[in-house]
Amino acid sequence: MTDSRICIALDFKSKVEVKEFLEKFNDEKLYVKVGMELFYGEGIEIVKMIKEMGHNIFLDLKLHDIPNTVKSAMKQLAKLDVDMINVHASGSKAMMKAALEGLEEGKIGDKRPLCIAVTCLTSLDQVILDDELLIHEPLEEVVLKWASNAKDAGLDGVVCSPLESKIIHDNLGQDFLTVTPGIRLADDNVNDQKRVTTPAMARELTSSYIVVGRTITGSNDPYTTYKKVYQDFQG
Ligand SMILES: O=c1ccn([C@@H]2O[C@H](COP(=O)(O)O)[C@@H](O)[C@H]2O)c(=O)[nH]1
Repeated sequence: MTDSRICIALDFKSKVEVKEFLEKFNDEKLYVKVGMELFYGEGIEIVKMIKEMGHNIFLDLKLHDIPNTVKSAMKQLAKLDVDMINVHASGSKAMMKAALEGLEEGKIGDKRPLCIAVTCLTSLDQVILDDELLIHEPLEEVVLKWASNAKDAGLDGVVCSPLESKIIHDNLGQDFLTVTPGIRLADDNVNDQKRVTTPAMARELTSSYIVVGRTITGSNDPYTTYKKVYQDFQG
C-alpha cells in the first residue's frame, strides 16, 4: 500500500522488463499503471506479480463498448482486485453505470476498485476535436461535461489533463478525482502528448494524481527522476 499520488505508467512489453525496472526502486511501494501493451502481452499474471510486490495498481484498459459488454468485462476484471480501473466517458452515462455495476458484482471483499472515466485523451487538442471528430465546443467544456456525466453515473473521478483539473474541482467538488497524464519535466520531449504540464504546475492546478510514463521509464536513472517528479509535485 502506498499513499503516493504519482502513478508510474509501466508501458513495457514484458514481465522481465517490468521486474528489471521495479528493482531500481529499492523496495519503495509505488502506484503503478498497467496499460494495454503490458496487460495484452502478459495477461493477469502481471497484475498478480505486481500486487504480490505490494504496489498499488491502476489498470488502464479504457473500456468502451455497449453497457452490457462493459458490465460483464468489469465483473471479470474486478476479480483482479486492483486499486483503480477505467472506461471512456464517451461511452455514455449508461455505460459508466454498467461498469460500476459490474465492479460491484465482481468485487473481492467489500471494496471495489476506484472507477474513473477518460474524458478527452491528452493527445488531443482543439484542432483535432474540430477537424477530425467534429466536436466544436471548447475542449475544456467538453472535458467538464464528460466529467459531470461521469459524476452523475457515480464514478469516482476522471482522466483529464492537469489543465482541466481546477475547473473540474471547482464545479464537481474537491473529492472528485482528477487523474492526469500529460506530465513532463521542463525541457522533456512531449512526444505524442498535446496537453502537457510540469508536475509543479499539475499541483498548482489541483491534480489529484499525476500519471508519468516516459519521463521516468525512459530516464537513465528512473529512481532519481521519480524523486525529482515527486519533489516537484509534492512541493
Ligand atoms: O488521456 C490519456 C489517457 C491515458 N494516458 C496514458 O498515460 C500514460 C502517459 O505516458 P507518457 O509516457 O508520460 O506520455 C500512457 O500510458 C498513456 O496510455 C495518456 O497519456 N493520456
